[in-house]
Amino acid sequence: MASHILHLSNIIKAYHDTVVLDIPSLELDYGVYWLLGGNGAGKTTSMKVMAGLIPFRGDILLNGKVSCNKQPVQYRKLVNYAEAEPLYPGFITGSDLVALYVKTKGEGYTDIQKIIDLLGVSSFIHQPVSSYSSGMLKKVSLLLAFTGRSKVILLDEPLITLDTQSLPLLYALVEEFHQQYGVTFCITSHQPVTAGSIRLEVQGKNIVKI
Ligand SMILES: Nc1ncnc2c1ncn2[C@@H]1O[C@H](COP(=O)(O)OP(=O)(O)OP(=O)(O)O)[C@@H](O)[C@H]1O
Repeated sequence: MASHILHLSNIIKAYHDTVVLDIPSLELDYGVYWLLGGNGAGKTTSMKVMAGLIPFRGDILLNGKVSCNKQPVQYRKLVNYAEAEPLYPGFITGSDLVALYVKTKGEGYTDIQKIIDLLGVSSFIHQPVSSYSSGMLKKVSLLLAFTGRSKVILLDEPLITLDTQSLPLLYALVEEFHQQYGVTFCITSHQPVTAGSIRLEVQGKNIVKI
């Protein structure tokens, strides 16, 4: 039987003494998932846990073999994450960030310049990020999530701050990476999502398929 792309087991995430996530088991197979939930429900925390960026109890297995807790470097190379509200040192440029990610993540599925052009980032990528608007910053962080050859891309609130022209471009990129390169996506949103997508919801402290 094929392994799940992500299998979360016995996840407990607490901030100080307050448990915010308690996920006994969640299996994500190849797909494009939308994670829904109200303010403070735990979407960002779930994304950071799935990205292997914050400590938690339990474990996540990628493709049935790469453990988030036991092989964190290998795991993080295969799971990319774009933050809801990205923060970078102000003096660094978008090009510096792309160079760093390309060096760290290795060869991508597609030429990164194509994605830079598609998202309309070329005109400001050489400027320091302190000069970016929040939408420009968002585009750069989304661009970085498409570097390397990850199996999973997690996008936290990609729709906020993006202009309306950019939304179909992002959807097309998600579709291309999913269909052509076999990438599984988990995307958080407060907005109603497109028909046919797989929906997850934070209910209580658990994540369930709805
Ligand atoms: N660093 C932190 N320290 C303490 N508590 C935190 C921290 N980050 C998040 N929380 C708490 O964890 C809970 C879940 O927060 P989280 O940011 O994951 O929610 P969210 O669903 O992404 O919310 P929103 O839709 O408003 O962005 C909230 O009660 C929040 O107060």
